[in-house]
Amino acid sequence: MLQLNNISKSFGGLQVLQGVNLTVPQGGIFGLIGPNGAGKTTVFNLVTGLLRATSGNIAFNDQDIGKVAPHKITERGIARTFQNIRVFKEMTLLENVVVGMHDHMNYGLASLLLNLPGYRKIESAARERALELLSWVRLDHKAHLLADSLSYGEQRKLEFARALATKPKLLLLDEPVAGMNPSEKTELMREILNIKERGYSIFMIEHDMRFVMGLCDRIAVLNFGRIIAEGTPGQIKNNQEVIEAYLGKEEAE
Ligand SMILES: Nc1ncnc2c1ncn2[C@@H]1O[C@H](COP(=O)(O)OP(=O)(O)OP(=O)(O)O)[C@@H](O)[C@H]1O
Repeated sequence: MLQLNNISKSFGGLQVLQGVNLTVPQGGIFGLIGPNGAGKTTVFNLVTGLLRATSGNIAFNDQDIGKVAPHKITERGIARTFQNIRVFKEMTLLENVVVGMHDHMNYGLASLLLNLPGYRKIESAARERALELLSWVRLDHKAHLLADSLSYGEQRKLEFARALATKPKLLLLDEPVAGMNPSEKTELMREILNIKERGYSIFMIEHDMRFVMGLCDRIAVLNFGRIIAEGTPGQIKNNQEVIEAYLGKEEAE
C-alpha cells in the first residue's frame, strides 16, 4: 500500500535517514520503532508531504506522492495524528470532527455563505457522519460537550475520529499512547484494533514495547536513520541487532 524506496533525508549536514526501504502492506497494523532521534517522525513527515526527501521515492497505491502537497496526500487517503494532541478545545467533539471533514465537502462558497438548502443538506450529512465516527470510538454520548472537558485518553480518541473524517485508507498514528496511563493504553489498544477491523490500514510509531508487540502485525526498526530489522513481533523481539540497539551492545551481551 505504502512504499518507501531508498529514501534519504538530510537537514543541512545532518543525515537523518539513509537508504530507507519500507513496505506497509494493506490491512493490518504496521509499527515503526527505534531509539529516540532514530528518524521515525521524519518518516511520517515525508509520507504526509510536510518534508521532501533528499533522494528516493514514496509510492502510495503505486502512485508517486514524493512531491505531492500535504492536503492532496490527505485527499488521496492518508491521515495522521500527532505526538502532541491537537484538538480544538473550545469546540464541541462534534464540531471537531466536522471540521476534519470540511475539505472533503463539496459545496460552493456561495451556497455556504447564503446557507442554501444544498449546503444545509451536506452539513447535516456531515454531522450525522461525525456522530457515527464518534460512536466508533465510544464518544458519541459526549458529542455536544467541549473537547476541553475530555480526559487525555479521550482526547486521543477524538483525534482518531477526526483523522477518520478525512476518509483515509491509511491512518498514521504518531506515538498514540504517549503519556497515557495503563488503563487508557488498554482502551486505546482496543480502539485501534476496532479501526483495523473496519478495514483501515494503520502505520504507527510507538515507544511502548508491550503495546507495539501486542498490537502490530509487522514491525520495522529504525536505528540512526537505517532500517535494521523488519518482521513479526516475535522475530523483532529475538533479533540480536535490535536488542543491541535498545540496550547497547555490552549490556545486551
Ligand atoms: N526540521 C528539522 N531540522 C533539523 N533537524 C531535524 C529536523 N527534524 C528532525 N531533525 C533531527 O533529525 C533527527 C531525527 O528526528 P526524528 O524526530 O525523526 O526522530 P524520532 O525517531 O521521531 O525521535 P523521537 O522518538 O525522539 O520522537 C534528530 O536528530 C532531529 O533533531
